[in-house]
Amino acid sequence: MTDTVALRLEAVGRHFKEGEGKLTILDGAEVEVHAGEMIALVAPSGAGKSTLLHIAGLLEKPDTGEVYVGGEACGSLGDDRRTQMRRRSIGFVYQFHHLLPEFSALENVMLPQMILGLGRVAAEARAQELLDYMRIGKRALHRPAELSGGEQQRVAIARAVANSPHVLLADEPTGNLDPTTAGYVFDALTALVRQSGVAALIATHNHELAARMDRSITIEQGRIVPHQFG
Ligand SMILES: Nc1ncnc2c1ncn2[C@@H]1O[C@H](COP(=O)(O)OP(=O)(O)OP(=O)(O)O)[C@@H](O)[C@H]1O
Repeated sequence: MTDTVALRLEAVGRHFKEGEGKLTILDGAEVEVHAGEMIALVAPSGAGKSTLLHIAGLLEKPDTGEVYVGGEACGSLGDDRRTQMRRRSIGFVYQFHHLLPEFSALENVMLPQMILGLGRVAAEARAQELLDYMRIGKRALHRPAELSGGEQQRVAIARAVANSPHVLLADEPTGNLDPTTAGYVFDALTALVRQSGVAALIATHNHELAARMDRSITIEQGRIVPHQFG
């Protein structure tokens, strides 16, 4: 971990309409994730984990507050610049892999790089390197349906970091896996975060995995507070 703050949410507020009134999900939420750091986001269902990750990932705008990615304030960015920033600087992993079924594992990891303009040969070399690192290099030419759940998720993680993002956001990345497989996938994810220096914010209900991260946070009355286990 370094002192570089890769992701910062400052005084973030998010409200939704609820009948005549409003439902406050985030209210002055503050988060800082440093390069190479892993933070667990642990909170009950409906507390606002996905909302927080969507805002951090520039998929949704907060009603108030600011999001900084790699030190850059994102609130006033136009749509094109925002999309570019998301593609270049943010990687996402979801509970379900969301790999493109008609492409091989290798192609799935190549695509985000080629969208940013990298040539096929360089994208393929990088994709193979990442799949090797995730210990799935030998399955590179298989399509997602030919891979196990743990393998699919390792490909999804490789894809998420293919463009060397500042920030990795994961929403229940092991939620669909049995405990042993979840442990293996989490080990691979941890190694990749440490090696790449990406800043990782990981929503999980798995307290065992959360306890292995650098720290755990939760959402209480719209604010971010340290999560106490037990
Ligand atoms: N677009 C929306 N419009 C209205 N309400 C919303 C919207 N998005 C989320 N909510 C509400 O905000 C609350 C937080 O939702 P969110 O999906 O962030 O929770 P979560 O902590 O990720 O839950 P889970 O663990 O079940 O996925 C929920 O009550 C949800 O119904």
